[in-house]
Amino acid sequence: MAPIKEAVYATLLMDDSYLPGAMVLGHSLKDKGAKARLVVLATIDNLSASTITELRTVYDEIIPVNRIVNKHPANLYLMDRPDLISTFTKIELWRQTQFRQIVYIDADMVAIRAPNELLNYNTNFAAVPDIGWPDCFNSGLLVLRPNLGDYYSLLALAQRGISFDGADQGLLNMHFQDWERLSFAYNCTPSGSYQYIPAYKHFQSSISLLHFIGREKPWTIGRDHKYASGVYGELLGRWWSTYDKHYRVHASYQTGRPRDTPRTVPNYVTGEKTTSYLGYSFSEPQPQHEPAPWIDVEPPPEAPATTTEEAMGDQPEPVEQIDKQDFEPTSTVEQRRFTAPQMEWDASRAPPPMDSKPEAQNFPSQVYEFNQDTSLFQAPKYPEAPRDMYYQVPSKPKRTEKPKPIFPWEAHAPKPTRVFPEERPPSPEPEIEPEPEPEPEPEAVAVARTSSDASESSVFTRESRSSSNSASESDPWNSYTRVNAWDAMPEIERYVQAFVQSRKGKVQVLHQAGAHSKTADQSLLSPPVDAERRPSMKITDFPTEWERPSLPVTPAPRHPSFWGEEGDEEGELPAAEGVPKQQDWNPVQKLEELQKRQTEVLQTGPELIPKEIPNRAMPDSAVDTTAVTAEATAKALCGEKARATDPATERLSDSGVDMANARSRAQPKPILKEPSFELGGVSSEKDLWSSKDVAPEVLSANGSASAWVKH
Ligand SMILES: O=c1ccn([C@@H]2O[C@H](COP(=O)(O)OP(=O)(O)O[C@H]3O[C@H](CO)[C@@H](O)[C@H](O)[C@H]3O)[C@@H](O)[C@H]2O)c(=O)[nH]1
Ligand SMILES: [Mn+2]
Repeated sequence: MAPIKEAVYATLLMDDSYLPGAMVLGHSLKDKGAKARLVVLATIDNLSASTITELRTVYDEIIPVNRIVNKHPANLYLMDRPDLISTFTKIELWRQTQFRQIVYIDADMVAIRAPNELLNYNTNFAAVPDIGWPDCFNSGLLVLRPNLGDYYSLLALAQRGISFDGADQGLLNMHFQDWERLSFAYNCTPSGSYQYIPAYKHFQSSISLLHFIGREKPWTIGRDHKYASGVYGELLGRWWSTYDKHYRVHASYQTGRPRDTPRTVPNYVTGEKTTSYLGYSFSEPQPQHEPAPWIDVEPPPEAPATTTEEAMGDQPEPVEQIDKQDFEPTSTVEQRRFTAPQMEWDASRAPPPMDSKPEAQNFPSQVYEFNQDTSLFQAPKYPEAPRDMYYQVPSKPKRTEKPKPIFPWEAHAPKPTRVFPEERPPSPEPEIEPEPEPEPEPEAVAVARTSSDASESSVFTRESRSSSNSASESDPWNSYTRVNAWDAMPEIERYVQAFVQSRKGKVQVLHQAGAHSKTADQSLLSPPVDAERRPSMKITDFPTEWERPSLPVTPAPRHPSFWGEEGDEEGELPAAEGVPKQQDWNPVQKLEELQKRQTEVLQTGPELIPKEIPNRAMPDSAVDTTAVTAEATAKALCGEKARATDPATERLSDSGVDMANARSRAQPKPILKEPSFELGGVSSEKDLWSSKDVAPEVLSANGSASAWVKH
């Protein structure tokens, strides 16, 4: 009993340019679970050794066949396929009688699923209708039973060139007129102009094999083609997904192939080229028809051998040699291997493969569980505070030593008599409020000032009042003596007077000592020319209201904004012409002189005619207009009385100022630049301005008047 012959899948390869198609087909069949061996009829005389080596990686058997060339190729040019001049070689299938059945598949086809049912399909010959003429079958997929009868019949037709298309399909259709029709799904032949898209949508899930008929093949048009969208582009993506799975960058690593396996397939794919680095193969985009300079894409010289095995053994491997010599450095340490993510399919061209795994399947997941501990939370023990973190507060050193004496009188200083009373004892009786003190009368002040005893009270402690008021004696505020211990020491007094004397003349104030002292005035700190004024060093012995300065006899500092000038804010005012220096000025003498002359003026009567102030511009030169303005003010305010002062003022200008001349140059300035030194008509003006008739703003507008009139 003869052994049962096997059924196989078979394809045809007649030159290297179809190698990518043959490899993608073989991989797709195996990837989809082909249940038969893969064989390839190869015209090895026309194939490179690398191609044959490549074929062996996926095909189980390489069957060398003789090329059968159509010697009457005229019809080939009818369909513009002179490249198919050798497709008569396909009739070699019927000579492979070692196989029970052959499922032949063109090298430009890709399996979506493996048509294993066709391996045992009981038929003499079966095929799929051709899309161009469906009464004919397409010779891309054939189910046949090899037999020498058909073989020689077909060979005879071939030798005579009998084919309506000049190729195998025309020949076979002429021989197998009673062919068994198979489903279009076994040999789906789309094209760029495919129009029956609804049918494709409906039947696409049943497609077993795609057939890229025509001159253009997936590997010749490359990845960047014009069919990016549409059904044809979608089906092209199926081919590319298989190709990428096995031949794109690092694909060799994932398929577990040896590192030194020559990868020649991308060399025949448009836009791809192969380089090798560190033993890995890379598929990189490459300009069309421009192979890498170091890779000889031309097939090597034909081997004389007639068998496949011999040919493979002797063929040189140019690509592999270049890889090893030029691109594989010697590594001293083990290199970390990088594995690029595997691309199952080209998402920009096709949907994911039907058997692809879900996305995010490999996403890491972490599951957290609730804490099952039922005990109460115990806070961790708080660390104790450090114990040695303190320091001794330094005690304030007590000063027991008496400071060394500085002044000579400290050696024999008397014991202090001041008493600092303790807390005030609570009084059962309500305190009698002291009467509000009346304004100090001149007499009282005079009495106070006449006291030369330092132990006596000052102007603020009125002995007459305190003695009559018994309630105030118990009041420590009233009984408190505002006297210093050194007040009675003549050495201190002399000491102070020594430097007070030196300041004499710099500070002078007018002193009007009340009604009985109109004729003589004195400085507060001047020597005691007046017996009523004692030189006191008591700090509590403040000057009385009468003693306070009321009229400065030295020029007041000029206020910058007053003049609106710049650059002259500091320094003394320029000395006025005709004004005597302060050192030469004796106010007492001048006042006495004024007193005398005023009496003369008043005696002359109001017969004098008032003179008008000429309204003329005054030159910038410092001219003392005080007298003039004072005169004008006096006229305006006092009428006849003031007019009477006019000649007297003129006569009083003993400083050399010609009053008439100054008046003629005078300008009616409302504000004077300096206080007046010419105190014409002091008594009369003082009396007048004290009256209620004078408006205060008028007075304040006149510097002379406001400067010395205080009350
Ligand atoms: O240079 C070549 C040319 C062809 N083939 C093989 O021959 C087959 C047929 O050529 P192909 O380019 O596939 O032809 P198609 O474009 O498919 O043209 C149609 O016309 C051809 C000639 O009649 C038939 O063989 C095809 O089955 C049919 O589909 C290929 O698949 C290969 O297996 C080669 O190996 N090398
Ligand atoms: Mn084909």
